[in-house]
Amino acid sequence: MAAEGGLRVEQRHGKARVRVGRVWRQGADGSHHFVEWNVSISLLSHCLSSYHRDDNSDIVATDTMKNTVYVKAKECGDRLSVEEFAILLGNHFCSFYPQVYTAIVNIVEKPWERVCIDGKPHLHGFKLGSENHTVEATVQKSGALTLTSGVAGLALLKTTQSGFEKFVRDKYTILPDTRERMLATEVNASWRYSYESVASIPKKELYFSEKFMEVKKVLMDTFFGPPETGVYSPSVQRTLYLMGSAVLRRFPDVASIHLKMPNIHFLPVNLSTKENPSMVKFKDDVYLPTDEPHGSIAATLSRITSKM
Ligand SMILES: O=c1[nH]c(=O)c2[nH]c(=O)[nH]c2[nH]1
Repeated sequence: MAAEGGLRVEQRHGKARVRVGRVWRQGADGSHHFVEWNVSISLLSHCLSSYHRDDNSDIVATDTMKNTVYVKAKECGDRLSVEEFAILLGNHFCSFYPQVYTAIVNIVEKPWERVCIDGKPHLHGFKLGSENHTVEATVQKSGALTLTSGVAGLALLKTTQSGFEKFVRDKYTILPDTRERMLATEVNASWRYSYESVASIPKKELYFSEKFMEVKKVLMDTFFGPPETGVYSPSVQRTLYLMGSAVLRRFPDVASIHLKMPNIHFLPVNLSTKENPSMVKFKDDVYLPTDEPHGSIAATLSRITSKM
């Protein structure tokens, strides 16, 4: 931030949506590994002269940032998590350029999954799954780090064990109480890790890739409950809270979690005519799926730490 001519300037620049695919052909059994990343970089740097004057001498070109993504992907000879790649890039920009003091790196990893053919994992065949793995790494020149991972577009649905009752009822309310409805949502979750410096992140290979799978499992296990019985959801709010608190309970290195869970409605279908007053009479069987409008429910959960 700086003031010149009475104007405060807060600025950043970067390259958005740099798409890169990386294959590692190193499996002892001949297996290949593949990731596809969509990288966005934003640099906070001392380059105010480019705003104040026609002087670009301090600008790291966004085209250079794009090239760096490909060079660094090439240099990563061993598989690494999307989190590690984001931190590696952030670290590079902060340490390579004197004028860069903060690098914010966002990456979306596409869910390419190894296929199984005749029950056997294919050595080099992949199919696209549904939910993305996201990361935001903010790296400071000092080595300070903020690391947030997430899952985007995790669509979940259960056909029972959901209700909504005893809410505010006034002259505008028509929604009946129910203990039997469909529950569908598209979870967008992001969780912040407690690691506060680049040096303090776990050295274990693919640590964050494993964590991503585990967090996703805890979210889904809590949403659905046991396979035979399920678990009753009295509201999206309650289910969201239980999902978030299960993650915080299970993973000590997750400091907070943000969950966005739209309530995607499946409306009961009732059709009637004068001649046929119960052409389709709803008996928890025929629904109208709709995504507009939908309920929007979101919360951030973190531990209350007592300061004694
Ligand atoms: O789980 C729900 N939470 C709400 O806040 C809400 N509002 C609504 O109309 N239906 C529901 N369902």
